[in-house]
Amino acid sequence: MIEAWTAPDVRAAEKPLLAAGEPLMSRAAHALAATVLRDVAARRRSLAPGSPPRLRGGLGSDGLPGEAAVRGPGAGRRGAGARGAGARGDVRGARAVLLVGAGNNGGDTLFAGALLARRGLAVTAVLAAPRVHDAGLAALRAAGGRVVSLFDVRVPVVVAEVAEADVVLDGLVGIGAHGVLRPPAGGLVRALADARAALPHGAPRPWVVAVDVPSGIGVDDGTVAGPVLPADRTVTFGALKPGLVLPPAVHLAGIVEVVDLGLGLGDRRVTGGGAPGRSPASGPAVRRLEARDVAALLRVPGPRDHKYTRGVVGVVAGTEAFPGAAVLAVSGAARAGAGMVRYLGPESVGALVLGRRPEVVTTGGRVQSWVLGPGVPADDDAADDQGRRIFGALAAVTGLLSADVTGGAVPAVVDAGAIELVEHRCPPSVVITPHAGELTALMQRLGHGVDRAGVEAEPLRWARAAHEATGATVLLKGSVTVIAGQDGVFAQADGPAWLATAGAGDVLAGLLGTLLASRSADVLARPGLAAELAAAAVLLHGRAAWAVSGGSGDAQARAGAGTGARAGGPVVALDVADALPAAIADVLAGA
Ligand SMILES: NC(=O)C1=CN([C@@H]2O[C@H](COP(=O)(O)OP(=O)(O)OC[C@H]3O[C@@H](n4cnc5c(N)ncnc54)[C@H](OP(=O)(O)O)[C@@H]3O)[C@@H](O)[C@H]2O)[C@H](O)CC1
Ligand SMILES: [K+]
Repeated sequence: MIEAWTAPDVRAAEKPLLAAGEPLMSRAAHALAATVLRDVAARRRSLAPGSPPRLRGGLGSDGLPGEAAVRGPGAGRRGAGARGAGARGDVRGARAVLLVGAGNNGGDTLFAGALLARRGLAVTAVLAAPRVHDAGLAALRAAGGRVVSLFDVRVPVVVAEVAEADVVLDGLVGIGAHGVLRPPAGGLVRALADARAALPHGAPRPWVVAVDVPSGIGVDDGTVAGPVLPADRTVTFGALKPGLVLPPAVHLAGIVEVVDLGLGLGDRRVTGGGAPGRSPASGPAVRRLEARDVAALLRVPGPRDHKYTRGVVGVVAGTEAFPGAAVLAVSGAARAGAGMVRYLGPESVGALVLGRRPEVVTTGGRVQSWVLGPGVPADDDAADDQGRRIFGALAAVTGLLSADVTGGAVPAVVDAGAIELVEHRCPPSVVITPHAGELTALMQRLGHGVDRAGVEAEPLRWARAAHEATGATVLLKGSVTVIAGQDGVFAQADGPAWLATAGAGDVLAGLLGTLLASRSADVLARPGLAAELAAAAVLLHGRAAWAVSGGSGDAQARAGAGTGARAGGPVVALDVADALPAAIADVLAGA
């Protein structure tokens, strides 16, 4: 499980350690400098920084890789001096520019800059505040670093200097940031970001390392309200921050590396301890499931299981105009391991479904979960019959009809056109699965004045708002999917960009229906479980898509373009459904 903690959580966890004299800033600066040294060495050898060079020899007296140690694989074969310092992976003479703000984030950066200067880099600090961290500044000066102030030099001069640099460290603000970057830092960052955006594709440019967070992002909510310099790497201290896993800010963070400062944030949740003034029960602000978490959530059938104990999924999807969605949703459910899938819909669509998946039954009966709405337009008269079926199922799952009539509530996935039919408060066992446009329509219908751009700018806020307004678990689809449920928020980034293709959401709805059906009673009993299963479905969907696309599927490696990581190729939705059994088997096998 990947956990992201808010700035107040991190501060509260740091406090006792700082009071006890733990040298947190020194640890942060050393780790930052070590990463920068590796990245610069790798880049100088034309290796992508995502694959760190092999270290030779030991650490220097300052705890950093020794000068001779920072060499990439093959350095020895080529022979020292064969192509000059760069060819050896040597970092001497590389140019680093530090962007330094007023607080401790600038302090970390200055101390790291001093370490880099001592390793032979030409380091220039650009001060963006009248006063910066005194000790850090003194350390940089003592190490031979150059210092300029944005109050003395013009922004274009700094932009030109940055263009010539090998690496830029963004230390303007960290967890102490409030709002958009103020002048002069904001103006500088806007100019740097504009200059970078204007470069032709593939043109050489400096490697950007964000210190703790890319300055200017919403640290706790992932918003990007003003200028931000996109980072190639973020070295973050103590714990991940929500803005490093949530859209849209996550797209500006590059490869994220967490430096362990011994804050024990994850531990305190387990032990029930707690930072001062903090509820022990509250956990990380945002979580991301990993494969092993999903393996623990999946219900693997045993010898005593039969199709009914494994879970029956009822699918109300597709219309004569959109029959393919029914095939895709049913395929997602069946391929994810439903004991049985019931399809309910127009006869012609049912025939198509049976043609593709003969194991499906097209008669009514008890189900352990519903999948409602894929391929059913909200405002189409032709969809009336499907609308009535969906309405009946929703009445059952929201408790509008008594258990005597319905046989008892079951979890449900409410997708596409069915989202518009949600009129009553739902239990969290109902998972609504909108994309940004559908969430916008839902919130507008509930009286919120938000447009699609607003939802896309603040997905965390609106996913939470939709959860609070409807009671349902909300799965907001995107390249990073945000899930807001009873016990908190998940942000899953598991699939290739190729997965943004027609029908992918129908497959996800069916897959999630199966996960809910397989643990139907648990989902009704544990209000937070639906969100966990929703996150699990997103992970499996993404892994299946990576398998189909032929890509490497490793987010970290992909972020470092040129590492040999494969970006994959196009996928189609039905192939993703067909890849689910292998994806599930891999997750269960710990692959
Ligand atoms: N405490 C430690 O030993 C460790 C800290 N680490 C690093 O410290 C930062 C957090 O440091 P902090 O000083 O609390 O805050 P920042 O450096 O992030 O920023 C505060 C200063 O920035 C100004 N500020 C705030 N918002 C803006 C803005 N939008 N534009 C421009 N300037 C801004 C703020 O001024 P105010 O007037 O608003 O107060 C402050 O001057 C943390 O991120 C780590 O990098 C290490 O983790 C190690 C341990
Ligand atoms: K920063």
